[in-house]
Amino acid sequence: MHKLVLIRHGQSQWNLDNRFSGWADVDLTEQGMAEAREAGRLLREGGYHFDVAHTSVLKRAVRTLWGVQDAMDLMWIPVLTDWRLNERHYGGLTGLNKAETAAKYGEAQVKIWRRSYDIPPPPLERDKNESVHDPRYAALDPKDIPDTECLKDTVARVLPYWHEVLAPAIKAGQRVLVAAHGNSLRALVKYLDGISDQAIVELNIPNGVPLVYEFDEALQPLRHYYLGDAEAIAAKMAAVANQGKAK
Ligand SMILES: O=C(O)[C@@H](CO)OP(=O)(O)O
Repeated sequence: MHKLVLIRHGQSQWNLDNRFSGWADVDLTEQGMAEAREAGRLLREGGYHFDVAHTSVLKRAVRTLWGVQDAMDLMWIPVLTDWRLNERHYGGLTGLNKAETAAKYGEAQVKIWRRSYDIPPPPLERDKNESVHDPRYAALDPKDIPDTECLKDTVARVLPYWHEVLAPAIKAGQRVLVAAHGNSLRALVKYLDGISDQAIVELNIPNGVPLVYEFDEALQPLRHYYLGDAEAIAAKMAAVANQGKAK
């Protein structure tokens, strides 16, 4: 049996401020760092070990990984960073307050922008898209740098990373940890669990909680579960869903 552990970053400053983040490189709050260390503690106590870790090029995921590695005394393992694990690009909504956006456009519209499979938020104007000039994306053809993404677009970049990098490593027996984002993980989970385009709308991934996948030898998922207190995790998931309420 193979295992994979996924973790969404801990609370970021813009999670706390309830702002759309996407590719904005927002850092963790103190709470976010504590969540990362607590996740590492749970993994260590659960007897987990990793041979390699993968994360995005955004510091809230990288720093979450560092917190987990530190708590597990695994700072020495190889870490690969890749933009394909980035959060979904939030287009013209980036930086806006989610509750204010819901008050302005309606909660139903905000839910479509946040959770629908194939309807992207309005695009960021090209000349305002700082990622185009950001050295961390220099290897990318500028036309491949998105101005917005729906979940379907995110799936289209996360799945090649799964098929080309993660799945072969897991099949080869490596114990893999992935620290990423709410929507890049929704993209991967949608594929792994065969979740329909309709059902994925209701899936919310909590901050800073390890999500364990168990696979058979052919890498078919057998089961998955979060580590930690089930009630606290359910409350965290509900809090994510409620971020889109007008209040
Ligand atoms: O703002 C974002 O980039 C994401 C994750 O924090 O938010 P949402 O849950 O609204 O997709």
